Amino acid sequence: MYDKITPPTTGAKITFKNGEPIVPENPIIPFIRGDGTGIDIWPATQKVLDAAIAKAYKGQRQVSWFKVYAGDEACDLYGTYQYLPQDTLTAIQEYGVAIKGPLTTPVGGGIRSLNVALRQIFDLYACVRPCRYYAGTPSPHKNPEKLDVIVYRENTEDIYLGIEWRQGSEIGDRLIKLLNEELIPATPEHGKKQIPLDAGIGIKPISKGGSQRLVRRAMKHAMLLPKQKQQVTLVHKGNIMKYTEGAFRDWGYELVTSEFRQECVTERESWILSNKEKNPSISSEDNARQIDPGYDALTPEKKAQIVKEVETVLNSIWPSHGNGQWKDKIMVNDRIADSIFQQIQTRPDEYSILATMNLNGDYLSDAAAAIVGGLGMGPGANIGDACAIFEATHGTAPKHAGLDRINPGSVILSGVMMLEYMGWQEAADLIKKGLSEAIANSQVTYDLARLLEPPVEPLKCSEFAEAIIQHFG
Ligand SMILES: NC(=O)C1=CN([C@@H]2O[C@H](COP(=O)(O)OP(=O)(O)OC[C@H]3O[C@@H](n4cnc5c(N)ncnc54)[C@H](OP(=O)(O)O)[C@@H]3O)[C@@H](O)[C@H]2O)C=CC1
Ligand SMILES: O=C(O)CCC(=O)C(=O)O
Ligand SMILES: [Mg+2]
Repeated sequence: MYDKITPPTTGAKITFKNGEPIVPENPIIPFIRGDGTGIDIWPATQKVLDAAIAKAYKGQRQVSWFKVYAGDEACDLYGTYQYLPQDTLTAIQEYGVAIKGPLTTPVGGGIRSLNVALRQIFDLYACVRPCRYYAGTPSPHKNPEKLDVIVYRENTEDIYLGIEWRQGSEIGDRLIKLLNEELIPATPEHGKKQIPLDAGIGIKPISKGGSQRLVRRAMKHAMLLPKQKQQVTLVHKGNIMKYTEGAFRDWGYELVTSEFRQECVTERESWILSNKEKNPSISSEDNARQIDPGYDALTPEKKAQIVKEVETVLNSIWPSHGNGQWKDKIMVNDRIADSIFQQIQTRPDEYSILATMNLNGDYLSDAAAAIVGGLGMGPGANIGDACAIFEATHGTAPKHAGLDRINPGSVILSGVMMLEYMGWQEAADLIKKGLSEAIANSQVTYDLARLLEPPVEPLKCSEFAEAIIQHFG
């Protein structure tokens, strides 16, 4: 079955039922060490995970780690250009849950991202990246503790599908000619637009199915959060990219108001309902005027549309959502992508789950991690219905590779997410406690040490792992 690797002789497979993992007491879990700083981070992470599991379950539970290869390490073992060997794919398919360090992707030419390939091969459609603050972490922000968001990023499509043509390539030129001469002129709304003949071309597919399954998962997650955090924000640049990003928003609202009708209220619905609650005799037109600030300048058709929206909301959900009942529902709103970047800084406590397309979520998760202390504190998970791969938000940080100085916090916290996903909450809690106390005691790696005032002597990557374990108590 395998060419160059051998699974552990003890342990059992994690299986899946209805999208949920069924975890034996001794699961076999494949891991990819990763390129660059993976060499430092993975051993530190494995040590912390094993120590927490041993302390929490006293031998009743343990992980049998299965080393599999990707990136540079895979080429060393399997040969030139063997970046993602079949052995690795077979192992992840077989064992269902895996964890990985970062993998290098060259800019411009060269191989396409192995990280993205793994998400696509295993249909890991939700990239879940929580950004929360651990007390004592230095931050460029005055109130980093106010940010507690989870970026829920669509993980399989958008421009990450990687369908693009190089400038000057034969097919790229043919595509531009076809667009310029046939398809654009046949689309009246595009007028006389033309694509420059010296352009590279990329395709950005956003599907209804892909968008809705992501939003569905985000909604199910929101239902598990404390009441005050039950909110899902659809992030998009739909004012500019109407049929991709705008459609993501529309499909999101369509999904939540059909599949989660009793559990949710949209922001606009909440305005309509509360206008009626404040003034029971308000006319539909005045209600429409209050929810749309530019109402009086709109065309008669647009005004009629908003009045109809008001009446539809009141006729359909007033009994289940009116008289303040909507305040107990999951709030679903949407924000334009550029605006959410400033909102998470200026009004961080107004947000909870941020449901995004692939590219926006990539940007936003780094930005949110920066607020709570940087990329060393940004964990993540790639989740599908029959597989999950846990990995940090950051990359290989090559300039720090092999120096035993990088912050392993994000991969350790990705391990915490994995333990929680497996239902091993006691071990997860021990690690969160250990990490919180290490940071609170200013026992931190270089990235956080340099931001502390006064600065402290940094711990090595391996020492930080030890400090976490010591603080298990
Ligand atoms: N999922 C994955 O495997 C990902 C892979 N990549 C790939 O990684 C490679 C390098 O990408 P790059 O753009 O440099 O981004 P990186 O995220 O690797 O690093 C950028 C900078 O972020 C800081 N940083 C990153 N990780 C940590 C950490 N664990 N602890 C503390 N600080 C950290 C460092 O800043 P400073 O030096 O200022 O301290 C580092 O130089 C690329 O090939 C890219 O494609 C990128 C993202 C995700
Ligand atoms: O795959 C890569 O190299 C980068 C991916 C990335 O930045 C991310 O998933 O956050
Ligand atoms: Mg990224």
